[in-house]
Amino acid sequence: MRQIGIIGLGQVGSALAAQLLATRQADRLVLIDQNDDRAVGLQHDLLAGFPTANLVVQDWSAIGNLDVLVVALGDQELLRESRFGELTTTTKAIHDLAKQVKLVDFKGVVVNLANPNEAITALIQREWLLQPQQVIGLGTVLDTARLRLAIQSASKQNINSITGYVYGQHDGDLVTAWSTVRVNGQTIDQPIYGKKLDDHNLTVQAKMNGFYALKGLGSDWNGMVAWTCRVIDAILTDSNEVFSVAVNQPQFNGYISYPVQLNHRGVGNYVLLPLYPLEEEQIEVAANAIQEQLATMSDLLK
Ligand SMILES: NC(=O)c1ccc[n+]([C@@H]2O[C@H](COP(=O)([O-])OP(=O)(O)OC[C@H]3O[C@@H](n4cnc5c(N)ncnc54)[C@H](O)[C@@H]3O)[C@@H](O)[C@H]2O)c1
Repeated sequence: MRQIGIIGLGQVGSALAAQLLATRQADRLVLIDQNDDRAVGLQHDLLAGFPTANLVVQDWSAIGNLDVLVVALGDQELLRESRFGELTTTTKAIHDLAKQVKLVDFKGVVVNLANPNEAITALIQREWLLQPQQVIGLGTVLDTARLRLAIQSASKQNINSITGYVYGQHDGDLVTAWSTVRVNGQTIDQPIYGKKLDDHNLTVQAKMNGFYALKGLGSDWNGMVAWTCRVIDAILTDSNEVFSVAVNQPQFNGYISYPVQLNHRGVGNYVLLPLYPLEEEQIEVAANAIQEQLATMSDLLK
């Protein structure tokens, strides 16, 4: 039985719950929010649409059996005020939830969506006393998708022929690793069917793809939910598909967005692509920024 839990049933968590039921990815959903009315409200809303859904609501003891636990708590009002506006409240929430998690022997995989993504993912692993392999964040998955979209738009090639990853820090020090980008197997410093792509323009376009979603909708939850479902699918099916997620990467002394294979245990093999020296340096800068956020979080908990 595929069992998925979601903590935080706001815009992201509730949309994810509905999507998991619509795509029949979950046999049982465990739904938890700090707000009882919200959890019960979502339960009734989902059951009206999916009458046979197996839902468990506000029951922490049920998380011990989960295959995947998604952390989607936060406060989108604070996020709108500033990029890392949720840092203080989410840090305290993760710390406080540790006692619930420690009561159960959680063997599944945590997929963290809360921001600041890499630092909160690191905090979850540390505070909930879980193995690094079983704690990942969505990291730069969406940023990578936006980059590929920009390349598709400029090159007019099929999106499936475009590979490559954004590393670093979601919503912060993004590192577009051009050394990893291929279009039909070809590096982009070569013309693609006679057309030379401009990497600077592509970086700007990839950012604009995110900007328009935030400007028009105030959040980019649809894209996020779709990619979260793909990440969950890779875990449940043990597929070893590669995603640029927030993972503990010892080479950079902690959590950073980096491409890895995902399987039923969480993180599989790291995809150690040869990067340009400048890209390595940029990832180092991002890793330091994440470490600083984590240090700020640790100070808040003293
Ligand atoms: N990575 C991305 O691309 C991306 C995109 C959008 C949102 N997000 C993040 O996802 C998270 C959720 O966003 P949202 O738009 O759904 O926010 P939201 O404000 O709509 O909902 C947050 C929910 O979390 C609940 N919550 C807060 N603290 C809790 C706790 N301690 N225990 C249980 N529930 C708790 C709240 O009651 C609320 O229902 C935020 O951290 C946001 O930054 C990430």
